This record gives sequence, C-alpha cells and structure tokens, in this order.
Amino acid sequence: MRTFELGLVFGTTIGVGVGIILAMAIAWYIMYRNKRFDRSHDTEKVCPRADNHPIRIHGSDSSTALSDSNHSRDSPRTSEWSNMPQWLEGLRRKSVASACGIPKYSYKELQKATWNFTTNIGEGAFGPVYKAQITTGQTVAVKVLATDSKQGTMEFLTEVLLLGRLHHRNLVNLMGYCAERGLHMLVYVYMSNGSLASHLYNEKPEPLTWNLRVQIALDVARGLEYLHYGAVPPVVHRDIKSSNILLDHFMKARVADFGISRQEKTALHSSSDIKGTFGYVDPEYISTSIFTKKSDVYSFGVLLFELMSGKNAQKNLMEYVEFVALGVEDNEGWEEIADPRLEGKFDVQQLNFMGGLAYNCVNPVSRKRPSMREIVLALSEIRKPRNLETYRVITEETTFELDLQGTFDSSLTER
Ligand SMILES: Nc1ncnc2c1ncn2[C@@H]1O[C@H](COP(=O)(O)OP(=O)(O)OP(=O)(O)O)[C@@H](O)[C@H]1O
Repeated sequence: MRTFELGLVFGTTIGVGVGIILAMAIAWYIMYRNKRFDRSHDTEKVCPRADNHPIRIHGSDSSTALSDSNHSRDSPRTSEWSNMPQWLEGLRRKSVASACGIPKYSYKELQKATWNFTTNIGEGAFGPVYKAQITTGQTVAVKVLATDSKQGTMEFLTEVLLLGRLHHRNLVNLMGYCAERGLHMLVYVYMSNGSLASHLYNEKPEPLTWNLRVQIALDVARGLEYLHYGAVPPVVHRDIKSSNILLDHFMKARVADFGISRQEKTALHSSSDIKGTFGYVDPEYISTSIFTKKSDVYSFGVLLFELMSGKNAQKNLMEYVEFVALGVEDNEGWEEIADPRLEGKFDVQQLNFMGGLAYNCVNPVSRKRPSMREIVLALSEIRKPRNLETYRVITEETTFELDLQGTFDSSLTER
C-alpha cells in the first residue's frame, strides 16, 4: 500500500513537472513566432480587429450618441481580450492579419512617390496632402497626419482598419497607409477635379450646371446614407462641408475625411468640446453636446443650400436662407436663392423642391429632420424631371411630408 502511495506521489510530481516544461516550451515558441511576425514589416497589413478594440469613430468624444458606433467599446470580447497577456494578444493579432487586406506603404515608397514630399496639393486641419504616383502607375493622394498628433500607432491602425472596411462609390476610399518614423500617413484615391468648394467659389472658370449640382447632391446623400446605414458599425461623419466633397475625373462626387479622429481639429469654442466647421454645425449639438446622424443631416442641408445659392456657408449663408424662407409659400419662392452664376438656367420646380428638402434638413429640432435614406429617395425623384408628381406621391405614401414651411413627419425619422 505504502509503495503504491509513493508511486502515486512520484508519478504526479513527474506529470506536473513535464506539464510545466511543456507549457513553458509552448509559451516560448509562441513568443518567438510573434516576434518574427512583428519584424516582418514588408508584408504586414493592419491587424487590430475593430470588434476587439474600442473604435473611436471620431476621436475620443464620449458624447457621441451613435450608440452603434460605440458598440465595440462595450462588447464582452473587448474586456476578454484586454486582460490577455501581451504575447497572446500578439498571437491574436497575427491570426487576423490576413483578413485585413489594407496595403501598407513604406515611408521610402511614399517619399519617392511624392518627390520627397514636394507635390503639395493642399493643407487641411490634419496636415498636408500630396499628390503621388505609386509603383503601379496609379495617381493617389497622400495625407500626412500632423506630427504633433496625440494619437498612438495602435489607435491609428485601428482607425485604418475601420476606414479600410468602408467602400462605396461615393466615398473617397482608403487605398493604404504608412506608419513609420513616427509618422502616420493615409493613401487615398486621387480626385482630379478637386473639391466642391473650389468649384462653387470661383476658383474654377466654368460654373457648375444645375443638373450637375443635383447629381452632386444625390452622390453625397448616397455616400452619407452608406455611412449611416450600410457601414458596420455605422459612422457619423461630423464634418460635412463643401471642401470635404471631392470630385473625380467624371465629376462624380465623393465624401472625404470620414472616420478619422477629430481631436486635432479646431474646436468651435475653445472652452467646449464642440467639433466641426463653423456654419455647418447642428445647433442642437451645440446646445446638448450630443452628436447624432441627424447632425450630419443638418450639415447636409447647409450643403444643399450652398449648392443652390453658390454662397459660402461660413459667410452667413443660413441668415440669408432664413431671410429668403420668409417669402416662400406653397412650394414657391426658393428661386430667390439661386446662384447668379447659373444665369437662370435651372428647373424652378426642382430648385423649389430642393429648397424645401434642405429647409427640413436644417430644422432646429433634430427628430423632425429626414433621415439620409429619406433624403436619397427624395433627391432621386427630384432628379427625374417628369417624376415630380411621382415624387409627391412617394413622399405622401411614406408618411413624411415635404411641406416647405413645415417639417417632416417624424414617424419615419430617427436620431
Ligand atoms: N483624395 C484627394 N484627391 C485630391 N485632392 C485631395 C484629396 N484629399 C484631399 N485633397 C485636397 O487637399 C486639400 C486638403 O484636404 P484636407 O481634407 O486635408 O483638408 P480640408 O478638407 O480642406 O480641410 P479640413 O481638414 O479643415 O477639413 C484640399 O484642398 C483637398 O481638395
């Protein structure tokens, strides 16, 4: 019996010992592989998983009311993974690396492609933008994020992952990134016809035709509709304005500047955390500090008035709109606002419908504004000259009412 007990103790000790040695060997092997993975820069792609890392759709602003976009922050997996030892976290990253598929460019590649960063095409709040020709022969735009950025590389990569997931013909899609030498760069599709602002404000000789303006409005609406309803998690843009609408070779409009942290951007009031661009910011957001999809709708309404009037939103456009609205009655009167550069060449009915739609978008009460889905539907019908009657029927049947002086029935709308 005693011999049996001794054997049992001996056997257990050996078993535990072998188990510990085995576990240590496995841990060492995983760490070794992980290190090798981290070293292999050349083929590395962005790898943090959005559903495991808190995604700051637009900075660390916790007031964002778009609960869906904060979904990952509270997901059970976040806390599960955040307690993981570093070596296992590294292994997890490796396991999802191949799924990311966002090309990584080296600093040298982009340095060469931009002729040593001499091909500057503009400067935004994030930093300079360069035109570049990459090795495939494709022309791209390289946005260098400001070097004083407080954003860490991991946060940057998380955002790149989010941006890389967003693909739509009306978005300026991300083509790659670079995170090297303390610099963060984003590589975008090049938009050869510049910004909508540059076309509206006399920088280009030819004024935009009315039909093109309607098409641009619809393009932008579709891009925003995708961000609000097609993206997972949904994305609120937070800075819709004419300089963030870019035009491609075929004058197709695409929404730019979505999904990047806004903490570096100019706050409207130094004492508050309100972000956005003067002239476009939802007044309800200013008073509540809560940003919703409807805040994007407000900015889109301002953009529609900009398209109709050719007036700069940052130069008292909305005061002018309120003045013109006083003379609007029974769907008529918005023609007063028409851009003089159109020289009267526009469809009065279409312009009046667009005026009514825009006015609903800028309703001070956010829940009375239409959703981007409703806006796309309305603009698609406005665009078809013979379908204004159909448009009226659709708007009536879908319970919202395009009442120029009134508001949308909020039964279809949401925050
Ligand atoms: N993909 C692109 N293709 C062509 N030009 C671009 C592209 N992205 C940006 N630009 C140009 O670079 C300039 C700066 O753009 P950026 O988006 O950084 O700033 P912004 O939108 O003008 O201002 P802010 O950062 O305050 O919103 C703009 O003139 C824009 O037209």
